[in-house]
Amino acid sequence: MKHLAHLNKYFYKYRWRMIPGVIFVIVSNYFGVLPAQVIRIAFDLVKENISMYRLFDGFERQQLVYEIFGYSLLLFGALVLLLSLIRGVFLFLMRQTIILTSRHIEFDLKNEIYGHYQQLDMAFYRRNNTGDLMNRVTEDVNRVRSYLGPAVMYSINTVVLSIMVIAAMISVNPTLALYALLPIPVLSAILLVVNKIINRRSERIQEQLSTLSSFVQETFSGIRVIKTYNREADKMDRFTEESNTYRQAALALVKTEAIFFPLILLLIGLSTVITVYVGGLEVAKGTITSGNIAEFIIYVNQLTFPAMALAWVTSLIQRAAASQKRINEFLRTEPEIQSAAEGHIEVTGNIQFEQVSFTYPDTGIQALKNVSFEIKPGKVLAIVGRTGSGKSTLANLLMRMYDVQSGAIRVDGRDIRQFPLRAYRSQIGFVPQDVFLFSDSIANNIAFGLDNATSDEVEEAAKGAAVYGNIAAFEKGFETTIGERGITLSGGQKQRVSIARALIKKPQILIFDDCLSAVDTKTEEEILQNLSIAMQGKSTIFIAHRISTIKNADHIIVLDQGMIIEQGSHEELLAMQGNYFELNEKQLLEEEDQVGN
Ligand SMILES: Nc1ncnc2c1ncn2[C@@H]1O[C@H](COP(=O)(O)OP(=O)(O)OP(=O)(O)O)[C@@H](O)[C@H]1O
Repeated sequence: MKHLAHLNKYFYKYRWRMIPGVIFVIVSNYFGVLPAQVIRIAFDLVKENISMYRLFDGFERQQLVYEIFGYSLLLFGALVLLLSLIRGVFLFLMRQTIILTSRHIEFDLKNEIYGHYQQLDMAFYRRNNTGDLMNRVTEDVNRVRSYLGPAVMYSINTVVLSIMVIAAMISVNPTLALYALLPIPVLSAILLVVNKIINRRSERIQEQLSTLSSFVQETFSGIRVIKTYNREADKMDRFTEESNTYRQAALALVKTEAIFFPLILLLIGLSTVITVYVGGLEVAKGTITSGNIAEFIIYVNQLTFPAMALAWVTSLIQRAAASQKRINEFLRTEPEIQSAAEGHIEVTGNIQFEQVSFTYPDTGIQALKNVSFEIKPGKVLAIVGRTGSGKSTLANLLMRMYDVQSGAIRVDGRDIRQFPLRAYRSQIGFVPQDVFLFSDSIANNIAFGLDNATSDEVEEAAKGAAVYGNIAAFEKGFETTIGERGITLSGGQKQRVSIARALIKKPQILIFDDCLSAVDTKTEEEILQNLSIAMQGKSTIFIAHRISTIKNADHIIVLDQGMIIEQGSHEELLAMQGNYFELNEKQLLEEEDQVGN
């Protein structure tokens, strides 16, 4: 329950909706209890009038008695109807306030979680999978909403109705009240147990459903690989197996639910029988009227609802508490990457790595060891090295996706941890190794980093990335939709759109992480030529595998197992006849091979 305390701030925020809601619950219950008393009066009236009617047997007056009797019955009928109508109006208002509030809180909570997610750093996203993140913002919030709306509403309803009904019963006849109420605690206890079983089985279904949907999602994301390797039949078998588990879980739930209602009816029936029997004895003793029995039967039936609601609400609250616990877990996760106070900055682009070491927190892999270098404003630094040598890590650290564990990274002489994070990142154009484009138009993908971009700016960036010609050739040009609902760009085109996205920001620092791997050497040349214009006056880091990409850089560093093993200009490195030289020789041979073929 303590986990749900997080929601109290929302109850407070919406208190002027909640308080009337509670009043409506009380009033609606009051009008729910009244009809039973009207029926008792009517019942007693019927009894009296029948005796009176018989008394006037053979007299003219009998007709008059009959008319008055019929008229009063009609009046009572109308009164019951009116009371129910008033109750209905208050029930409507109750839902309008409490359930509506729960929807408002659901909206706020979703926004709170989503907003917080966006603050969290990359390490968090590596630790938690997307399915889990999504579940907490959808499924878990949904369960919490059931607590905010129905559970709160029915809890108040249950308490108010029970008190009113039991008080009314005791005021009429405590003995009869005691007997009539006897089966109710038994009913509640049984319902609690059955409900627990139902919950366990529902949870099982939910779990299986999420396994099933993850399976389907992964299958269709990897459909190309599945088709290539002819694994359709195997996947079908796996799907059938998972589906079958789901079916078994669903059947188990249906079986339990099947005994739920008959059980309630049985116990209510039992209560009614006791009421009639004990009530009959009391009538014989003269302590109550037969109208009271009718009144009691209505009360007993009215108590069915609180008995059921008790079990239901208990499980709703338990589930909501479990869900809120999961939500709180993320909400209380503080981003490790903290921003200095917000503000605007502009950098010239002097970048210094000072004895930087970094170990990935989750895997314990040391990706960088004592790396030091400097890039003067407007210069180009290239980084080469084998896969896994730490090149991307270097870019990640400069982007503050992670913070260094020892050493420091300085830009314009200031430790980058002292900059406002957003302002600092806005100074960098980063083209990641794995391109990600949104299912949107090409123009919007390029303009992604800017709040407002003109079509001229978009086109200029596309030209800078040497992808303008490709885009212009599409029927809808820059308005062409890409991604799931649109066309698929080639690997090289995607990389260039991604470059254009970085260029449009006109940042002072540019980082290209192996972003020309999917283009041929001729296109590469063209891109590099275009880029050299965009790169003028900006500090640039080029991460690449191909020496042809980086040979013109002002300074080149060669990384191996997280350490700088060689550095210098292209010519200097060749003269060293070390790793760089070997790599160059190998690549030249490969190129010759390709030409020869
Ligand atoms: N997010 C991460 N969590 C844990 N370990 C990581 C993470 N990213 C990279 N590593 C590990 O850190 C080391 C350096 O990886 P990095 O991506 O920097 O290499 P790289 O030189 O860019 O390689 P490539 O040229 O293949 O992209 C590798 O051993 C890698 O397995």
